[in-house]
Amino acid sequence: MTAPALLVVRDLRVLIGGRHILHGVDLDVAPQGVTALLGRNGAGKTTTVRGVLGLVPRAGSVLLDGEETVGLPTHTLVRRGIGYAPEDRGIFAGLTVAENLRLAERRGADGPAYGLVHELFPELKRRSKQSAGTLSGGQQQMVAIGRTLLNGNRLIIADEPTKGLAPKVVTEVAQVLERAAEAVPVLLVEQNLAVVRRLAAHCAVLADGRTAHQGEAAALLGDEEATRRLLGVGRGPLTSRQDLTVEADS
Ligand SMILES: Nc1ncnc2c1ncn2[C@@H]1O[C@H](COP(=O)(O)OP(=O)(O)OP(=O)(O)O)[C@@H](O)[C@H]1O
Repeated sequence: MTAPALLVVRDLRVLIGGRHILHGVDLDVAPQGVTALLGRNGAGKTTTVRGVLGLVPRAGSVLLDGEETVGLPTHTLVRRGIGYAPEDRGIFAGLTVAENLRLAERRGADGPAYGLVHELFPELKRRSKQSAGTLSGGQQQMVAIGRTLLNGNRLIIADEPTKGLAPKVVTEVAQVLERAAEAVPVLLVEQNLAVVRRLAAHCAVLADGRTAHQGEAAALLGDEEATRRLLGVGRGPLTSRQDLTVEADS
């Protein structure tokens, strides 16, 4: 990474219920584009995100644009410009698309950026009166990501946005993230390596609550031995099929 990182995490430690979940996570999020946070199930990715957001007790250092944020409450971090699209999307199924977006509005100098959200996702404008519960998984992710773009955030954190989606929808969501990352840098927790390959320039890999690797995403994914060692996957049939799905319309 040549430009200074937007978010610099050093020696992040999290202790929950007397159990050490994170033992020392280091992570640099690039000031542009997508940085991927990778690791096997239970490696500590979601806890890292929750630690960055102050949703769990944490120690260590988390610099946002050079300013220390450990010790600040979550609402202050949110006001400082971190947008969060959680793993379960956090959509209100009984509300319309427009109402879901309106609930995310924060008072700010420039007002909510509906122009940007509708330019990136015209579908959200077309479907503004549709009940969010009737949207496809991909469209719900548009709402979740759209909400993070409303308030002039400096960083978006998306936690496993493609999890559980059909391959065609994974492609849709990858496109959504690609468009969002043109406007705001994204920290992407992701298990689908085809999505990582398509979107991420940089990555960090966690193992057992620690950073096991940081570097260029393409270099890691191009190294079969390192990919297998760090992520437990190789060039098996599943990965190949996902590659085809995601890259077919790129
Ligand atoms: N609130 C909690 N209380 C106790 N243990 C927890 C808690 N949250 C997470 N853990 C444990 O910490 C470890 C890391 O969990 P985490 O959800 O951060 O991993 P992850 O890399 O996001 O995994 P996945 O890919 O399965 O979502 C797991 O062993 C998990 O069971």
